[in-house]
Amino acid sequence: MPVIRTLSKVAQQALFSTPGCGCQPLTVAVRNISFSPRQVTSDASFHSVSFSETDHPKVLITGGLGQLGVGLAKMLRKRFGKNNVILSDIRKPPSNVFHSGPFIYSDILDYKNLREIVVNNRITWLVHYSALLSAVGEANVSLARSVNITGLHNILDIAAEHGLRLFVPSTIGAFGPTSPRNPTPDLCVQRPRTIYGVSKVHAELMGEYYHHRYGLDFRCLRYPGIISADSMPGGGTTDYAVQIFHDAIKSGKFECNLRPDTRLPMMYIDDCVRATLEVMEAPADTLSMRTYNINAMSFTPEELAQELQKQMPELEVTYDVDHVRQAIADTWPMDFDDSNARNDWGWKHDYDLPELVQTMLNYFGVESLMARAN
Ligand SMILES: NC(=O)C1=CN([C@@H]2O[C@H](COP(=O)(O)OP(=O)(O)OC[C@H]3O[C@@H](n4cnc5c(N)ncnc54)[C@H](O)[C@@H]3O)[C@@H](O)[C@H]2O)C=CC1
Ligand SMILES: CC(=O)[C@H](N)C(=O)O
Repeated sequence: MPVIRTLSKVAQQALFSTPGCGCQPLTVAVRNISFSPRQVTSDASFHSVSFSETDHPKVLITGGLGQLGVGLAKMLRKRFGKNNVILSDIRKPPSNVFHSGPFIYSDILDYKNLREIVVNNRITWLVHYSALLSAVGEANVSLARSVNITGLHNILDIAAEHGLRLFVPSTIGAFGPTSPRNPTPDLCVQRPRTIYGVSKVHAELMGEYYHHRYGLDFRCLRYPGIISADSMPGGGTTDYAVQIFHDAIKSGKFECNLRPDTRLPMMYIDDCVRATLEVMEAPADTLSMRTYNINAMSFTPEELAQELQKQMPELEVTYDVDHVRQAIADTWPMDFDDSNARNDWGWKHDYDLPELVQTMLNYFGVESLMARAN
């Protein structure tokens, strides 16, 4: 009975304590009595591998073959060493990715497989990128629900049980028509209308709950639409801002699936992966929140096209609106207030619209010169 009484006292503290109230952190008490968020078999070993045990974190990236994972792995490997960053996905990696560092098959819906990977590789940081994005999510709600929500539950439990530092990205898509849109602050009404947005609000809330309840070191950034040159987007509403570069270079023509005046927050991938590393490395006492907006710029398709046309005056842009994507974009933030990230842990973007366009064109210029030379 004393154990049960202790447990219920701990639970009461968890429910009623507020940050800064001076109560003893709940996590210590919970870990001391080996209380786990998931019922596991009695032979499972509960041990917390803390970051301080090793010189570098040992990082696992889930969903690593999407638009963002390979870029993040490249930066983390530069910093922590090639073998300390493992990419994982359910797809077959292209040979350049396979040969650039450790790759492992991992389906986030397979809890035991995830646990095995974390234990066998002594993982200390988990970056959870697997997801179905906004447009593909609407086309397959039940798969999106399973990957984005059930998969996240597996990730949270594994991270809590093994004392991992966990990064889960959220998105501008976590806001909806009743949120303030211009600008959108960190804390406001969040009633998204997509399964993607609903699953990301769920991820934010569950991560923060596990942080307060079990001491999980959960960190989350709400990314804007991300623009990259060497990786393709996976089926989102902001994909047009990547596609325009490919089509402009290939054919000099682009047909946009959003209205010309659709304003959305955007960011170049280098800023996105740097922000991710910075928030993961930020001392815990600098984080007044666990979920932050980050931003770099906001533009419309028309403004992006005009910036491109300064260098490619012959580029022709036409519009054929996709009503699903347009309806989604019309409920998303137009501008994103990231002042808390800037104040708390020093977030600062490097790329604005002109620099983004120049960098993308430089990349494709080099690519097409190389293609012509081969
Ligand atoms: N790319 C963007 O503009 C933004 C991305 N984000 C978030 O960043 C994260 C990464 O985004 P992207 O790389 O763009 O996504 P993506 O759609 O390009 O890649 C997602 C990856 O998840 C993998 N995946 C799907 N089901 C899986 C499963 N059962 N187990 C393991 N992996 C599975 C897919 O194979 C794919 O490689 C996502 O969580 C996304 O919500 C947030 C805001 C903006
Ligand atoms: C902004 C995002 O989360 C993503 N690019 C999407 O458009 O779904």
